[in-house]
This record gives sequence, structure tokens and C-alpha cells, in this order.
Amino acid sequence: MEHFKQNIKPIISSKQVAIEKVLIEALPYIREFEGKTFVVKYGGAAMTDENLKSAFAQNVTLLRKVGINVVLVHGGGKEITGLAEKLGLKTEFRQGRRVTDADMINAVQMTLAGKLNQDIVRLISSHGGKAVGVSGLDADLITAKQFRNQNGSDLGFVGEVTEVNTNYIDLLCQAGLIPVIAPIGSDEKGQIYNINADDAASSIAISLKAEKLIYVSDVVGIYADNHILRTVQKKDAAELIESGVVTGGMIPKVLSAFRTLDAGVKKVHLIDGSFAHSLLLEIFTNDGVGTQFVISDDRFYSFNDND
Ligand SMILES: Nc1ncnc2c1ncn2[C@@H]1O[C@H](COP(=O)(O)OP(=O)(O)O)[C@@H](O)[C@H]1O
Ligand SMILES: CC(=O)N[C@@H](CCC(=O)OP(=O)(O)O)C(=O)O
Repeated sequence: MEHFKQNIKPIISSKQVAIEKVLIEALPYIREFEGKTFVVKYGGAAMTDENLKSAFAQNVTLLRKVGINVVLVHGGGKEITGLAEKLGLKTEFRQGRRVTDADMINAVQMTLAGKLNQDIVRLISSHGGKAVGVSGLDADLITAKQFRNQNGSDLGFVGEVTEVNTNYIDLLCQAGLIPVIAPIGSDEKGQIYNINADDAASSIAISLKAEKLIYVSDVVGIYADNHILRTVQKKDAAELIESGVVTGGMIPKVLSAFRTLDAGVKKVHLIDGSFAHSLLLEIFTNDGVGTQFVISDDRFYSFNDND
């Protein structure tokens, strides 16, 4: 029997290799991020496929289960445009932000603080997570004022965040819940504003002093001249926008990414929600995915310096 044992080599199955690659590689990150706060901005552009939505909800649930305070801020631009069409409302974007009149703000509120928010909550629940759907109106979570462009012009009822009720978000996180936040806010007079979800996620990440802000969208990363930029530096942001390389919905992402970094949040990433489990890959593996925003290359040591 002893002789027999000695001659048998252990069979290393592909499953063992996969476990070593994924779980063992993840362990240092899990240890480091326990108790930290990650703000995840889930863009409407990535909410198109049921399997992908389910995988995303599973990823978020897993992050929470390993002790990370996940705060989800969702968009829903495509869905708002869909409802606006049905209602016969004209859709117009300026620099990635929707011009919002009184009819449009109703469509925005119905979409963001309605079915879309609850669908995300339901998906997380189906994977065993405990999510709470709220909008920026709940407990004054987002106080806002009218947004103005650099030239002083407004976009109707488009808002920018002036204050975030971090106590409320902290309370939910401390109870082990996942806040799922719809980006609308109100001012002291009760006027409701449509807030671009990238802007809302950025303000929430800053107010919570989050460890990371991750934008989940539908592109592999920021592209320029047919290639993906693995990092974008602050000094290049204005040029990327002015030259028309970064357009539409990517403009608020780039601008809010640098606002977030300037305010002290250490890591801001853009990842691709159109392939399954990109969120876990970004957070728990050594191989970074997507584009990382950095103030300058001097402060940037390795692509996925999760540590
Ligand atoms: N340079 C760029 N790199 C990548 N995407 C870009 C760029 N410029 C514009 N975009 C557009 O930005 C879109 C993502 O923004 P948006 O549609 O608002 O998504 P989300 O719902 O995730 O916020 C991409 O689908 C792409 O069409
Ligand atoms: C002012 C403004 O532009 N608000 C956005 C809010 C939703 C959003 O940002 O959705 P995405 O993240 O999917 O783009 C809008 O009305 O489309």
C-alpha cells in the first residue's frame, strides 16, 4: 500500500488551478478592503442584458459578503430616453447632460426612483444580498442646486450636489445593507433636480471618503486613436474633451473622476459592464481592467495597484 501511495502523483485539476488563481490571489485584497467603502456607479448603458445584470448583482453581493461597504449609485439614461420617447418628449443632451424641463423631470423621477431602482434591489436579493433602494430625496440624501455650465447657462432642472447625508448611508452600511441610490436631489424649497449619475456618484464618494470610485459602463475603457487608454492623467483631460476624443456621456465621467481624485479619493476606475464579472476582476485580481484615472503618472506606480 505504501509503495502504491508513493508512486501516485497528485492530480492537479483545472479546478484547483482556477481556485488558486482566483481565490488565493483575491485573499490579500479581501483582507485589505474589509470595512472599506467602495462607491460603484452602475451606468444605464451597461444595463442592457439580463445575464450581465444578474452577474453584476452577484458581484455586488459578494463584495458586501466579504465585508466591503458597497454603495451603489445607478444611472438609467437609456431608460429615461425610452420613456421620454413614449411620452412624446424631446431628448437633448449638452456635454453629456440631459436638458430637463418640467415634463422631463417627471420622466426622470419615474424611471430612476421607480422600476429601475427596484429591479436592481430585486436582483441583488435574488443572489442573497440585502439591498435598500433609495433616491436622493430619502432623508435628504442628496441636497442639490441648479447646475450651471462654465458659461453660466443652465439645463433646466439639472442639479449639482451641494450636500450628502452621509449619516444615513453609513447607517445602512453598518447594518450590512447595500444602499442602491437613484441620482435625483432636491433643494430647500423642495424643487427636484435630475443629477447626472456620474456627478452624483462622485459627490457621494467624496462625502463618504470612499476608498474607491468605480464607474461601470459599456466600453472597455477610454479610447483614443483606436486604442484603449489604460490611464488618463489630469493634465490630458481637457484636451481629450476639447479635441472631441471624449464625447457625450464620457464627458461627465472624466470631469467627475478628476474632481473625485482632487478631493482625496485614492482610486477612480472605469470598467466594462458588458462582460461578466468585470467588477470582481478589477477589485480582486492583479490584472487590472479598463481605465484608471490618475492625477499624474508620478503618483501612479502600477496599473492595478490595489495595495
Ligand atoms: N473616448 C471615449 N472612450 C469611450 N467611450 C466614449 C468616449 N467618448 C464617448 N464615449 C461614449 O460614452 C459612452 C458611455 O457613456 P454613457 O452612455 O453615458 O454611459 P453610462 O450609462 O455608463 O453613464 C460610451 O458608450 C461611448 O459611446
Ligand atoms: C442630468 C443628467 O444627464 N441626468 C441623467 C441621469 C441618469 C444617468 O446619468 O444615467 P447614465 O449613468 O446611464 O448616463 C439623465 O437624465 O440621463
